[in-house]
Amino acid sequence: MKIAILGYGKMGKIIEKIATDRKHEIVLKIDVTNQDELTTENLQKADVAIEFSTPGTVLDHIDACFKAKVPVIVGTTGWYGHLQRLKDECEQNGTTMLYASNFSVGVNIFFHINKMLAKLMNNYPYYDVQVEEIHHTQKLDSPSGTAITIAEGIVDELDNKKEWVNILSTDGTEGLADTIKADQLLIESFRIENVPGTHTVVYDSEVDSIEFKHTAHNRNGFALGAVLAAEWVQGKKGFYSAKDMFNFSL
Ligand SMILES: NC(=O)C1=CN([C@@H]2O[C@H](COP(=O)(O)OP(=O)(O)OC[C@H]3O[C@@H](n4cnc5c(N)ncnc54)[C@H](OP(=O)(O)O)[C@@H]3O)[C@@H](O)[C@H]2O)C=CC1
Ligand SMILES: O=C(O)C1=N[C@H](C(=O)O)C[C@H](O)C1
Repeated sequence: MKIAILGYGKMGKIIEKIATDRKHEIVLKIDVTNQDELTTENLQKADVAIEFSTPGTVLDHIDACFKAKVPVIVGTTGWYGHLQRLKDECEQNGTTMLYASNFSVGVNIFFHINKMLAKLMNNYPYYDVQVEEIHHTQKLDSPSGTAITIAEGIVDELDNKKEWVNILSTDGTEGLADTIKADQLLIESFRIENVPGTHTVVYDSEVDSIEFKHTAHNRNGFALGAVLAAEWVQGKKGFYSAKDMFNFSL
């Protein structure tokens, strides 16, 4: 498979290594220094594009792929409110996109069990629930896309939570958690040097706590999942998510 890499940072570089190990060829790499090379002609040299850049650039990259009719795998987070337009465009124009807030197998298993657990916890309303996420200090968005997917899973399943709210914990936010209403789900974000991504769901009661946690040890799982998505999407038309690709069942 011939692959275009859009965004050649921490993720783009690992994706290049994993893709070439799997015998794919990188035919285009776009970063801030060579935006002028993001042409329809260059994109059409690829069977698929993999996009991990920034919230400010991702939409231009997706639109360029749609224009070139090249399937695009999108991992960039922090750009919400545009998904419906992109889904509609895929349906109307026969273009192809797969978006996931997190491509790792482990986190997608976590997403699945998180919803099952939230549904179960309706029977135990004396537990309150909170989501915590920790990432490296270069991360531009908060909460993480993964934390949002986890929180949406809980809000979908747990009757007493109606929406999520976020606090980015830095000095001076002490006590802010006390302003959260009972039907709001708190996502607390922490930024600590060199953390690839840790997500925890905590159900807390007066007598005990239940903690459900995923810890990424490095970025390889995210990158492998994105390359697997690029392989999976070949020959498909329309809008997909990681859920379609993993299709977990018991
Ligand atoms: N879905 C998932 O599984 C995962 C998603 N992510 C998300 O992926 C995104 C990228 O993460 P990461 O690789 O760690 O971030 P990096 O900051 O390391 O990489 C982003 C890259 O995008 C480049 N860039 C900036 N502006 C442009 C532009 N105009 N055109 C092309 N490239 C540009 C940056 O260039 P420069 O360095 O020169 O500024 C940089 O190389 C983030 O949104 C992150 O949240 C991350 C991991 C997993
Ligand atoms: O920025 C990151 O690094 C990550 N971003 C994604 C997110 O926002 O959830 C996925 C992963 O946690 C790493």
